[in-house]
Amino acid sequence: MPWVTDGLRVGLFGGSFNPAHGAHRAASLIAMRRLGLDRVWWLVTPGNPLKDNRALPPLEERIAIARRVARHPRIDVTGFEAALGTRYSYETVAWLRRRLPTVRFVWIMGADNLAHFDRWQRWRAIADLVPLAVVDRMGNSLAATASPAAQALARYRIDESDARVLADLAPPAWVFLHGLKSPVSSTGIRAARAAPAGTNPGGGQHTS
Ligand SMILES: Nc1ncnc2c1ncn2[C@@H]1O[C@H](COP(=O)(O)OP(=O)(O)OP(=O)(O)O)[C@@H](O)[C@H]1O
Ligand SMILES: O=C(O)c1ccc[n+]([C@@H]2O[C@H](COP(=O)([O-])O)[C@@H](O)[C@H]2O)c1
Repeated sequence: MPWVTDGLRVGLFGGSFNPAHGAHRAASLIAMRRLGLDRVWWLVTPGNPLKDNRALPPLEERIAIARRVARHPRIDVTGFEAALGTRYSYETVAWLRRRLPTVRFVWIMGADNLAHFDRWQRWRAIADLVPLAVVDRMGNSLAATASPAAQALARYRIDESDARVLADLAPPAWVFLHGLKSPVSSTGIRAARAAPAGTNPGGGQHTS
């Protein structure tokens, strides 16, 4: 586990990172800046429970690429969920809260994940354990804010202008952060790699 200190504000950014890309980095930096986080931990999952992981590259390979993409002194890339023996975010967050009770954790996710958050194991319990920051994503804003989870948690949403206090709030609390809207995806990158030379199915790298 990365190095931590009492009172630190840490963003938890779970993902398949298959592969990591510039929008992961851009979303992390937006959350870091707007929420006043000290660090962001990329939690490279052993396998998203809702995805078909048969073609997922080995954890160590995804971590190595993620470290090259993250290249930031305040982003830590870790695969510790595998060591913990879980792929469920509730268990990860509950374990971290027990183990590091003085750290102020925030769970960061892209808007596509909020759209399906109600399918995660114990999603309401996750929202009860840790504040959530949702980073806007091209094509996902409406599906996210109209989703069952967003509706169920609507009264706990705070204004974006108050994002800086999110890490200090007792959960449930969440914020929707506008301003990225990147179209970059791992799916697009994998498709671009698989496409015959001369064709362009999308993907690519986020440049900011
Ligand atoms: N372009 C983006 N804008 C905002 N958030 C993003 C973006 N791409 C990924 N994320 C978020 O990063 C986290 C990890 O995502 P993941 O590793 O699955 O990347 P992905 O590009 O969504 O992959 P895939 O296309 O394979 O589903 C998720 O919370 C996801 O919502
Ligand atoms: O806990 C769950 O039920 C759950 C269901 C779907 C996704 N997640 C987590 O959400 C994060 C984003 O996953 P992904 O594949 O969209 O990058 C990653 O940490 C997953 O383990 C977790």
